Amino acid sequence: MSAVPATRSEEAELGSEQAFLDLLHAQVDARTAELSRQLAATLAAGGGGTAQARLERQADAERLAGQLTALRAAEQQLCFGRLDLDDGERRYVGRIGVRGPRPEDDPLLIDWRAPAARPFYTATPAARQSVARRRHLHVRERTVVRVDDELLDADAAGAADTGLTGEAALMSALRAERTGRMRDIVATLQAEQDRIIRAPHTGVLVVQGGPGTGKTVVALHRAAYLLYTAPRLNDRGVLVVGPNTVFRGYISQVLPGLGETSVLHRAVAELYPGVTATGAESDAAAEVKGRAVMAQVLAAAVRAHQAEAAAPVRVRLGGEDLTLDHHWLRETADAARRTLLPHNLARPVFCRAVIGEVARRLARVIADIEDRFEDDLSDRIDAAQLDRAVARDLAAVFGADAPPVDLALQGRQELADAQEHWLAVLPGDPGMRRLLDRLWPVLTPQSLLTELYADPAALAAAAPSLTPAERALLRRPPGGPWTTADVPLLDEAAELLGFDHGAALERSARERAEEVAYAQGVIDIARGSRAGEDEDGGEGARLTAADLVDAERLAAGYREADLSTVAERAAADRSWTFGHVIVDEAQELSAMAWRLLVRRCPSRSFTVVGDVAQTGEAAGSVSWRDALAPHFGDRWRLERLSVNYRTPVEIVGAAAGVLAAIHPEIEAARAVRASGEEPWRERVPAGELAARLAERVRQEAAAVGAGRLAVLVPATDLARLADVVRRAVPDASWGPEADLDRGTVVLTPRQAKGLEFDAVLLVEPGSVLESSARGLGDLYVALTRATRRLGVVHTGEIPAVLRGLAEKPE
Ligand SMILES: Nc1ncnc2c1ncn2[C@@H]1O[C@H](COP(=O)(O)OP(=O)(O)OP(=O)(O)O)[C@@H](O)[C@H]1O
Repeated sequence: MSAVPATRSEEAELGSEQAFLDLLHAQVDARTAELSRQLAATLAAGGGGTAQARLERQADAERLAGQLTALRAAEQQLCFGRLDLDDGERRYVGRIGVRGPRPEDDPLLIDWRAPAARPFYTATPAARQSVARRRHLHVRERTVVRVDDELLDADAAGAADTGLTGEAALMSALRAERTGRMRDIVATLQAEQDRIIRAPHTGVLVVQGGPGTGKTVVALHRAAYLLYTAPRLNDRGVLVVGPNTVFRGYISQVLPGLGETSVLHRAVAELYPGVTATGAESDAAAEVKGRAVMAQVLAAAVRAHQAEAAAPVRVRLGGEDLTLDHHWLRETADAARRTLLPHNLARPVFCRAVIGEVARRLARVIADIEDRFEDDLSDRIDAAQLDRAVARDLAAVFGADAPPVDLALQGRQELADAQEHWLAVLPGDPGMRRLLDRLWPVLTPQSLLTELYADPAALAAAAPSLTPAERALLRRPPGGPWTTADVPLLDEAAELLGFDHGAALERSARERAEEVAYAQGVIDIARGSRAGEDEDGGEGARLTAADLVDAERLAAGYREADLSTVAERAAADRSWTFGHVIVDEAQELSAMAWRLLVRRCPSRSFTVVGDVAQTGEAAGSVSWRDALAPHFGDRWRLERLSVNYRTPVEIVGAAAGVLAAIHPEIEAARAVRASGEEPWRERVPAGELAARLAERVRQEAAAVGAGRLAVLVPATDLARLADVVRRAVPDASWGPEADLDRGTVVLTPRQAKGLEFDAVLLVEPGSVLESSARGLGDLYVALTRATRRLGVVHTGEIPAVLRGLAEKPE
């Protein structure tokens, strides 16, 4: 491939591309105005008409709001590429498809996901796919500022092939300063990435790749591609799971930027609606909680609440002392379990059986009393004489049809009536309720886990396969915050227990609050749409949702036309099942977390991305086969990414020793560029660490300018070192909710997982290494976060794996 001098003057090229871009924006603006008018009219129609009409309006409003969102998202970099084909055809590629002014016109702009756009990413001099020229348009706001051309001609075929598509545009994207937020890469996707993005959505696709190979960004573009090509996925949505909330914030703008709203981003800690896990715990405890055996432990813990009486149960009901046989209770519990219903839903089955038994017993008691009474009477009255008297009376009334005198039958009827009476009364009887709550209590996932963690005897009974030391790791007094490793256990428990009323109530409260907020959002969309309309705008341009209806009226319309996105609906609903799930940093997931995710997508349509060399969590895995086999068998496909776009060769070299120590057989991804800046290490006396670190932080912060600096420190020293950094750079942010918009952040290597910065200062690598069994993985993550500069500050001996790092020059 060769960079070409423009055939016409560059100015003329820019001029003609500008004219085309203006035409595109005019089309998009007109469409936006039209859609907002339609949306306003639909919502203004309110909730009247038949149920069918309301449903149709709801579907219309949802569709229009979605289209408006996509149009607004395409505002930046609407068009970024052009293909000139051998036959003279010219194809423009952009973020969305744009039609010509008349229906019969060819499309003006092709959506990057359409098959016709594919050669833009995959044509090479060796396999041109009829492409003569590929052009990248660099656009700022609505202005074309530069074009980069590649000719895929015979000369180019002979030149050294870098294997990169649109190299100039790619390098300029990679050199750009980091902003603290991941950006989309539609303009510079590479062929190996494109292949993964366009892979069919069914089944499990695993993408293994070293740091910076674009796994995350590719997975997100794949979500956008799947939603475009399989629109029915929009109904169920796509779940994107990442390792922590900082990471979620880091990637959260990519898909909305691509116009996709049917995507829910969640950290593992947030996957159980209604709970945000903020608690910390040891790696060892998290590892035990993540083991697959915990599913059996929880099942046993639930079972322990199902009439597991070891002795007969005595109870006073209906004024009587009753004894319920424990064998009978167990059999009754077995029968309730045989329904295969979860605990809370099987409870009524059990309760009905117990109430029935108690009612029978109480009725029997009455019958017994009556029997005794009759026996008593019979001592004093002649029964035969009584029968004859009754028969005479009956014959006087019924004549020949008189029923026989049958006192036994009369007794059975009384028994049935008494039983009926008790069946009606007992369910409301406080004593009965107490008994049932004792024998088969209603449980919430939270109550089950809290009790299990707090009660050593219950834990020992439920988890006989764990050692006493492992069980001790799970011990916790009630009341503390939930941890990330608790989340899959809460979810498993919810599955065993059945419908979770708490979450449902919370959901409806949240939804009510969101209605007004959403309606306001619709108005904002409509208002925003006016920004691009022509100055002299006609009737259509002036008529928007905001003009027609106010927020409250829209809220009423919204209540009718549920416009919440699929993602919002899915977020509050544990039982929601997604059309596709993307798991990032998947090597960190425990077996229990995998179980949770499979429940969220029973069709097992997954994209799993990660790097088994970066595993930090003790519960994580170092082999895809081991991690996936229990959930997917061997029904998964592996793809690899081999080019490192983030870290320059210098930093790849610095991390090579660590990678070799983790996985000698894994080859480091090939870096596409050099930064010209050598990574360094500096040993400082322990007493001078604070002063020297502050000095280095100031220097690096100055070196990155408007870019981003991360100071990565051992978890054990986070607070103290964050303090040191904040003395040097007062607005530096730190902690689990660190604000990536700030120029400097202080994080642990685990918190930095998946993120990237212009420069990284790693402090005390020895402690990072020692503080966990997976310390090498943490160290590797820390070393591979920087796009330009890396420095290591340490007080003790440098770990052997880092000896190759050069000493900082004076
Ligand atoms: N084709 C591309 N064009 C432009 N930038 C790219 C391209 N591919 C990857 N990048 C950039 O490279 C960086 C690394 O990508 P990403 O974070 O997805 O890598 P990763 O493989 O997930 O890394 P890690 O395993 O370290 O989390 C990002 O800034 C991303 O935008």
